[in-house]
Amino acid sequence: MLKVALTGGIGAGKSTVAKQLSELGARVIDADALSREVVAPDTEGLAAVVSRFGPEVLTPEGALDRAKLASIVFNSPPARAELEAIVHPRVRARAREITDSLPEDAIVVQDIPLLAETGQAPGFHLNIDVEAPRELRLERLAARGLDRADALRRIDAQASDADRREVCDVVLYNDHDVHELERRVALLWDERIKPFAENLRHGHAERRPEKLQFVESDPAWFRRFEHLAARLRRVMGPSAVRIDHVGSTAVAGLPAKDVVDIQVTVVSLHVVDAFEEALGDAGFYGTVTFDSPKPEFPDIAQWEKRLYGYADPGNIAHLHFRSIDTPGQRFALLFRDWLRADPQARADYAQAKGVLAARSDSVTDYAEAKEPWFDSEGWPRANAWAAEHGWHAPLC
Ligand SMILES: CC(C)(COP(=O)(O)OP(=O)(O)OC[C@H]1O[C@@H](n2cnc3c(N)ncnc32)[C@H](O)[C@@H]1O)[C@@H](O)C(=O)NCCC(=O)NCCS
Ligand SMILES: Nc1ncnc2c1ncn2[C@@H]1O[C@H](COP(=O)(O)OP(=O)(O)OP(=O)(O)O)[C@@H](O)[C@H]1O
Repeated sequence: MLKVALTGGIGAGKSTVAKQLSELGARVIDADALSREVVAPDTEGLAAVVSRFGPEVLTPEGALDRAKLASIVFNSPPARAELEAIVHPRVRARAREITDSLPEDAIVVQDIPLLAETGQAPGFHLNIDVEAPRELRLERLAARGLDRADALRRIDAQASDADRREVCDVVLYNDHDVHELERRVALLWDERIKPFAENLRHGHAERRPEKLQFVESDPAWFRRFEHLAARLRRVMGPSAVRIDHVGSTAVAGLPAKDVVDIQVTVVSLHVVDAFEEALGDAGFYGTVTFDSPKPEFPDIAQWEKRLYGYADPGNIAHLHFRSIDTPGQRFALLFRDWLRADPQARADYAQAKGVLAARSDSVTDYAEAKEPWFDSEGWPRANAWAAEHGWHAPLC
């Protein structure tokens, strides 16, 4: 089951996107609707609200006077926090009940206005942020009958666009007309959401971009790493002793294959096997270890590791599970830190990759392109750097 979260500031267009996704086949769960359901008349949620805020927040008919309660909570952060403490756990419980009742092959989209504020992003396979300029949002809210002062209070009570972007994998800009939004939603559905759901259904992880090519350094790689690390931490907890961004995408300014490399240090590879099912539920699958030779270490036996990928076609990642303090585990960190610290190493590496990208995209060519990394005795030059900087390199 693919679990997608949809968020965005008030008036950005979440409900409009959710409706389009529903028409494309997604099963939508609307947190706003659930937040009304759990405080409906005669619910224990409403009783809890009345117990905290008093009967003056009820209408004569005994329902919640939402406008009255809004005037209290959007003028007092502590009061809002107390209301959220009543409503949010009940909304999440209902969302879990509904999700659990859906077929395993469903694509579930949860419309969660406060995704960033409530730290729920790592619990979803894909997080989408719907964004629109503040003034456009205010115009839309005004057209919907919300007065500007109230809309501004709510906007100020929410996370910023930057906060939402930080936790989301995709940003859907909704700053054109509805037809353009529909086009963008359909593209996202066809290009990413559906293939992602297919991969999950078949237990498949994307191994590499179609064409092996080196692209300019991209800041999105660091955010992609953070998102995957947060999902891994949620699955493995302290069993993932450390989770590091390694490889070329971890070195700012370096061209790299559009594949985020993550090293997950474990006490033993048996730990990985114990988490195999939970990792699969989160979209991480063991993939065959590349059939290509390990060009970096022609004379050194392949160090044991488990290689996993992630099922999201828009976030291709290689997860290298290695046991703590083994040569492979230490070298991945040393190589990254050497490239980060040594401008000449970066220049050599970029030049070699440029040559490779120009010449071919076969992995075997990679071996020659990595020549500059070996000293006369055939040892990776990172060792000399490590010795010079007091790094205990694993290969000495
Ligand atoms: C205060 C209440 C009664 C006002 O009801 P009203 O019908 O006016 O607004 P509604 O619930 O439809 O929310 C409309 C929009 O307001 C914004 N909003 C609602 N609650 C909050 C909040 N706690 N913090 C920031 N923004 C909020 C969201 O963008 C939401 O989409 C209601 O918003 C509420 O119960 N809020 C607390 C529960 C909550 O956090 N809900 C958000 C989804 S779980
Ligand atoms: N691209 C668009 N062009 C014109 N109107 C739009 C567009 N997108 C959304 N709207 C309108 O703007 C208003 C707000 O959109 P919507 O309800 O989807 O936002 P929302 O993020 O769900 O808001 P809330 O946080 O209040 O639930 C709605 O009336 C919607 O029809």
